[in-house]
Amino acid sequence: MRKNARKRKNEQAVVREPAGKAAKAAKNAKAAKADRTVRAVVRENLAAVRLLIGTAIRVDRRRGLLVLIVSPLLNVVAALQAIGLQWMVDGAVDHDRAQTVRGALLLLVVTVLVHQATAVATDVRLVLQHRVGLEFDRRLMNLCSKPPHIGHYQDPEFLDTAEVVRQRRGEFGGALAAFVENANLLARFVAALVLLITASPLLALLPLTVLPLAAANRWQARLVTAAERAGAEADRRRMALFSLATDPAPAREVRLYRLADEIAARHRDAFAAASGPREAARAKGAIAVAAGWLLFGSALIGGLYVVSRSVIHGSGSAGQAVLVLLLSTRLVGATTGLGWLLGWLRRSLDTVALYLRLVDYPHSGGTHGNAGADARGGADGAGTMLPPRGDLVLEGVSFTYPGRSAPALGPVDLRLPRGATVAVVGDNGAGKSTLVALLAGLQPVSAGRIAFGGQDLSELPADQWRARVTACFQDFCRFELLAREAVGLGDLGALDDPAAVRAALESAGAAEVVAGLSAGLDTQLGRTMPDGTDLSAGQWQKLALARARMRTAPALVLLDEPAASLDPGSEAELLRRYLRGNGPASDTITVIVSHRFSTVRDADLIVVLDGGRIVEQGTHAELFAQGGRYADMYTLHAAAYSTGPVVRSAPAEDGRKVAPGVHTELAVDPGEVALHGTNGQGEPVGDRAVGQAPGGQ
Ligand SMILES: Nc1ncnc2c1ncn2[C@@H]1O[C@H](COP(=O)(O)OP(=O)(O)OP(=O)(O)O)[C@@H](O)[C@H]1O
Repeated sequence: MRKNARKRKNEQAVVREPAGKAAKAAKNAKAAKADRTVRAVVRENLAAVRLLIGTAIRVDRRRGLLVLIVSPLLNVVAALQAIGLQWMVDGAVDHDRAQTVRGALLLLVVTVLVHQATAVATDVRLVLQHRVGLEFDRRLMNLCSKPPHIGHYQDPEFLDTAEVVRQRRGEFGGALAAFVENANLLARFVAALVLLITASPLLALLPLTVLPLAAANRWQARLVTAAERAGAEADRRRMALFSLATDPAPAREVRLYRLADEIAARHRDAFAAASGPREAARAKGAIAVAAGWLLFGSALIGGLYVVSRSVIHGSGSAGQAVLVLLLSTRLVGATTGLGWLLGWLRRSLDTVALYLRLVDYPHSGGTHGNAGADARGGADGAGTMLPPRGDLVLEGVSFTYPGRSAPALGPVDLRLPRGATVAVVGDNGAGKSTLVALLAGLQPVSAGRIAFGGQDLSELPADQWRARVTACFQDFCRFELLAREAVGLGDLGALDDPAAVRAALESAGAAEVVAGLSAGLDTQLGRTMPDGTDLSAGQWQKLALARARMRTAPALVLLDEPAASLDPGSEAELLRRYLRGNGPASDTITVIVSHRFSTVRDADLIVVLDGGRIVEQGTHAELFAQGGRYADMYTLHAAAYSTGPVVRSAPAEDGRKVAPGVHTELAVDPGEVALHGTNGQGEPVGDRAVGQAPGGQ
């Protein structure tokens, strides 16, 4: 029995020993991690302070130095008031007039100086604070808009951090104020403490009791920041819902579908999801902070009691007793102030640290918001020149969005010949817009390479390629500016050249849009602007097309659903300009993404995408003859536009496949049907060619 018990005990020990070692190792790892975390936090805070101070001095050197140095100094000088008072009281008690006058003078000079100089320093600080805030605004704008690629807008991690920073955007100027005010109070605290220590060295131990308080504050800040980051997605949802309820664009559907209550409810839920954990974190941290305060407060009051007692009952003078009382009041005031201000500083430094995280984000270029000034698409392209013309070649190109496992596009091999018009077709989500973004150099390829005239685009500064590209995107921008600016932006160099703007409008078929505006090119556009004129969706799109015409000899024109908002006449005009020899310079490659087969059939090359892969490519005739994916889509499209019962009347003469039930004539040229409609029997109305505008223009 006993033997068995001993054996069991030994076995347990054997089992326990590794477990003990593992626990120790885990403990060590945890300690190391905590140490790393503490070091990381300290590093982060120091970097934030450095950035704040550096920014203040960079935006306004004189004011920066005044606020950062003179302001805390004044708080040190203010402690001399207590000495002046001590001299006065001792002089009065000892009937020493000279001592009394010296004390009174010191008190007077210090009080006037501190009062006046503090008023000036506060004004200066307010101006500086404003400038620092503007500087961070500018940097944030650069940080988001200057990186060569737009990948950061697709990464939820970047978006979450950016959301928190955007929400706290107004706090950057305040961060400087928080830093200065804390430095002021700290200076006041230290000055009072040093003078008190001369009265009682025991008080030298007081700063030690601040440490638990500081740790508690830091812990609370970490909890709150973590909760804020966790709630950032819900916050983004909340902001999007707010925009949905307040923006003019969704106003019609919000009313039609009576969405107001639903949006408000979701907004409430999103707020609760974001703020609940934040409040909980704050409350949890507050308990630790309160305990820290209790400890520090007890030490402070206990220390002051000991000092006062020894001065009053000991050998101290009446003046010394006054000094101790006055300094004690300052010390307690500074401590209470610090308690409040430290929270402000802590949050401000967190905000600056978050901003620094955005700066360090891989897509940002890491140059404090000046990213992109010399941003490169890939390797250093200094000295490399883009050939004037050439084919655009994609070799094994693929692209995967952040957070996705499967590529949205690719691998793709494709040659876009110089001067060709290339149509890209495919179902929703096939990868067409992704291809457009890659061709525009807005996204770096995940694999493979894109070369123009044999030059790998990733080896060039992104701007060099983009200066040769022009585009009308699917979600084109409605620039709420003067009409001439909204178009002229397409070539900043020609922004103030009305002749260039008019030429672009003319060549995009958008001249009549501006002709109809009250002040022509000088009309303010957009309903959110005072006296702004709003345009129809099609008119906005025409201006976007005109913008894409500002660059007169681009290497590549990208048109992603350029006719989505256009009427048939305008669409036909667009085709005439881009597909029928009236487009940009003859060496220009034009890529048109469209679901409208009337738009694509005249392209030199048609590329069919499916699930991110090229499944077919060729001319309309070739692809139609193949009877594959393109032929299917084309015939479906034609059938969709046919209003009557469509009957296949005869087999196609050239033996092409025709979908059952589709009239041969539609299969031959449904573009005409799409543009002009049918007469109810499946017959196209009128005999105009596709490129003709209504009314035979
Ligand atoms: N920002 C993004 N983040 C993650 N996935 C994305 C993002 N944008 C697009 N995708 C995905 O990539 C795929 C291709 O999208 P893309 O916009 O290129 O398609 P498309 O062919 O242009 O579609 P459509 O005809 O509807 O405009 C889709 O599956 C889409 O869900």
